[in-house]
Amino acid sequence: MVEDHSASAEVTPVEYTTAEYRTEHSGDGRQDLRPEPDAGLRPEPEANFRTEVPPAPEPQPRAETAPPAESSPAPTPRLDPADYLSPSLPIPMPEQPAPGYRPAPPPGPYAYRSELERAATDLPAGPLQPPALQPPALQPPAPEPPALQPPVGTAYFGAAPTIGNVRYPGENTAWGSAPEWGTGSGDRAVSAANEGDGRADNATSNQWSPDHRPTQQTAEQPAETQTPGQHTPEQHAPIQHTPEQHAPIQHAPQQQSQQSQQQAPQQHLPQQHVLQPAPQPVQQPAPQQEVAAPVTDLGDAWTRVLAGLPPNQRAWLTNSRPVTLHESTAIVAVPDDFTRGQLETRLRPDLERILTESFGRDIRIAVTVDPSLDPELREQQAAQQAAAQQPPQYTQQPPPQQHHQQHPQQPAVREPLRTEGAYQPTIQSALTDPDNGPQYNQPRPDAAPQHFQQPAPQQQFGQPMGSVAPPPNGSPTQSATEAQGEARLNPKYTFETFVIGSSNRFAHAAAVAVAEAPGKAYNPQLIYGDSGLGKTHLLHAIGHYVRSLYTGARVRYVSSEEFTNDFINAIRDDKASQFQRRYRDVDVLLIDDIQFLEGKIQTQEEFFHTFNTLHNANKQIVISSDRAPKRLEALEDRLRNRFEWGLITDIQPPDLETRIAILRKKAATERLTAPPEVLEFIASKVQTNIRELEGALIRVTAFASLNRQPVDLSLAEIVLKDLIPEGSKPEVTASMIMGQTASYFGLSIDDLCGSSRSRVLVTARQIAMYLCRELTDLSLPKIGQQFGGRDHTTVMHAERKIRQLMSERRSVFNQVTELTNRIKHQAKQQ
Ligand SMILES: Nc1ncnc2c1ncn2[C@@H]1O[C@H](COP(=O)(O)OP(=O)(O)OP(=O)(O)O)[C@@H](O)[C@H]1O
Repeated sequence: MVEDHSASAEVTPVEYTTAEYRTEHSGDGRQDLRPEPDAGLRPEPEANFRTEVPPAPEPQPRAETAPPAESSPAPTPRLDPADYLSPSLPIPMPEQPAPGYRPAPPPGPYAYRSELERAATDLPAGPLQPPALQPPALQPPAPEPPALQPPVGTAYFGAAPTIGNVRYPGENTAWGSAPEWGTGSGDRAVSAANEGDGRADNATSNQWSPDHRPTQQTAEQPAETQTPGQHTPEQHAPIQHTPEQHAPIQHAPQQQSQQSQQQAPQQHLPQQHVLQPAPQPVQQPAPQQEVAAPVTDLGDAWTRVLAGLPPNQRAWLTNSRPVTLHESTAIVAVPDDFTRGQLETRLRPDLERILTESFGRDIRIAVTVDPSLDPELREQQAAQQAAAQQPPQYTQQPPPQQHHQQHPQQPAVREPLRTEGAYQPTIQSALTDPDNGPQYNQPRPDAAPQHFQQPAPQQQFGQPMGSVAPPPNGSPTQSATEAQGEARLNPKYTFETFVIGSSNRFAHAAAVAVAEAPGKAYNPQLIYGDSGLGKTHLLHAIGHYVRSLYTGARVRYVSSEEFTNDFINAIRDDKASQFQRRYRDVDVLLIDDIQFLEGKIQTQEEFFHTFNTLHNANKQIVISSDRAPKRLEALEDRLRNRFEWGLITDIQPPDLETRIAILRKKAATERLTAPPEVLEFIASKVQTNIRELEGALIRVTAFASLNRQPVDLSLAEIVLKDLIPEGSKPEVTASMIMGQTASYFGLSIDDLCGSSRSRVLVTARQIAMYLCRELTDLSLPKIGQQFGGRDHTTVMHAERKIRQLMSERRSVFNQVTELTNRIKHQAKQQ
């Protein structure tokens, strides 16, 4: 029940219970994506709202350059550009795969998938093992793209062209073969993008290379300046979106754009904002030097590097080490993010110059973080190993901190230190961290100076758990973090932390494509699926990725509830123009849970105009919903029609392998120690909601931490014994949770909803909010509303706080466990 207290006259609330939601979702959502038989009867978009149809990119000669693989059921018919522009015409798709379908491995020597994807799709039944490192497979690029495979997720296209290349422009750029729509190869290419990381040594690593960079051109690097021997995109992929093809985004010289950004007055209409790819660091001209004989070994070359650098620069390399040379990329490991930043910015020109001279050919560096190179950490680990040989003395040791630990004690999965969200590694230490999934270019301090025209955000996401201390003031990392706050993006939700499986493969690939060509590839993009399956995660990831690729890109994430509240407040305070600026002066608008607009006529009207303004200006809109647009019955037809202009993708519940992979990722990110059999057990118990899946892992590890016990299967069984098998899951409501919590603490519901901040009350309120988050499908704003109209950030804080307290204080853990049992028991009775 959505309560719009402040303007009930403006907004008609809509009843939408979880029970209804579940009933509606009992069918196969995919069938909704088939073309409507009466598609031709749909009203055409009004001319005054879409006066100018964005030019469709030239249809790519798919059939000529990408002959369908033998397994393809039939060649994809070619469409006229005019076809793409028809708002209701679905693009023909290969036949839907049978349930359980998995894409075939790509042909040729390339293994596009990352370790993590393999974990997600090819996991053996036995205990999980880290993948063995293989020697590099140095093979020439495959002349043909991977075979076309249909997606598991479903989609149809309106005005959108084909999915283009998933490319990785900028420094450390990588790109792979184009994801033919439905092949899920977006993430193959993503994997390829990672191949410049430590896994270049791995047999799967052969795609990432600076040689593959020319797909993305910057002002400093025009197309004509390709060096001989570089693989052009044409050699690899038949379907491409070159920057030139995407007319709306202009690659203007950076200086000019920055000037115009500074001088442009604030307008109600979107400004002609020019997105620029993040610039490459300017190469210093090589000083004249005596040319030594070329070397063949990276170690020898590294010696020359050390000798050739001035002492102040050499100091940065004290604890670094050359890892491997893969084609023309030298991978260097450093102990921490800060050093990596130095290497990638200040030192890069000199390093690459000396390496290039040493090898007698162009060499680029890719930097990976290996915390084990940190001498302090090494000492610490040595001390721990010595201590580990002593019998455990649980009663005398402080409880291990499962969260917030910079250097975990005997971590189950090693995780490089990183400043989450602000500046993720471009190349991760996959050699030492095989659990990492696809890597993405993240904001680079040198490459993406942040320019913001948005007013300061009213609310920001809190810092994630496990953040490392920020570097000194004014550092690039810090400014990136601030910038991130402006965009209101959760730093944890990146493509890097998103696990790809058959259930979300297509949605992920489309999201990557949209982020790489905002406003061009698919506009709008709509992602739908049940609660807790990763829609919000993908929206944030798009935002992060756009910001890392395009200098000064204005990205705004908003939930539909916040949009509604903002709108109501704007009317109340007579600040309509400010409201419009906030949502129309952006390059990418990410709007979550659009179903909350159902029944809210005036807000829908406002969103309709926001949508049109952005769409007409070729600004990207990404929408998430819990249902296919067709099933958003209480949404105006004209809005639903517009959602169908672009690309619609769905996310299905993850299969067992994906759930295990998600748990592994989560354990690594949060530095939680859990053996594979425990992860498998949890994954088998929680099947449909990833939020619950993560909650179960946290509960098990917190319990072990409090009892100073190792995390093992028997412990997991005890902790999760109350998890009810799927299918018979009773409905838990917020009022049930609030009632039980109030009576447990001897309080009233009014107390929970009131403003008193006495200690007991605050804890009880936070526990109730935490349980609402864990046991119901309610969104953050919705939970906030239940507790006296509190803000969603209050709920976020409560959730984080209780998770932390559960691992630190037995009393809190017991309270939460006891309450959970009571609530579930009550739910079973009803
Ligand atoms: N594929 C995935 N890989 C890793 N984590 C995931 C994945 N999918 C979901 N998650 C995690 O599950 C949690 C819930 O995801 P998210 O909030 O994006 O779901 P949602 O579909 O938006 O749910 P709701 O509709 O209730 O808002 C988040 O912590 C998210 O990071």
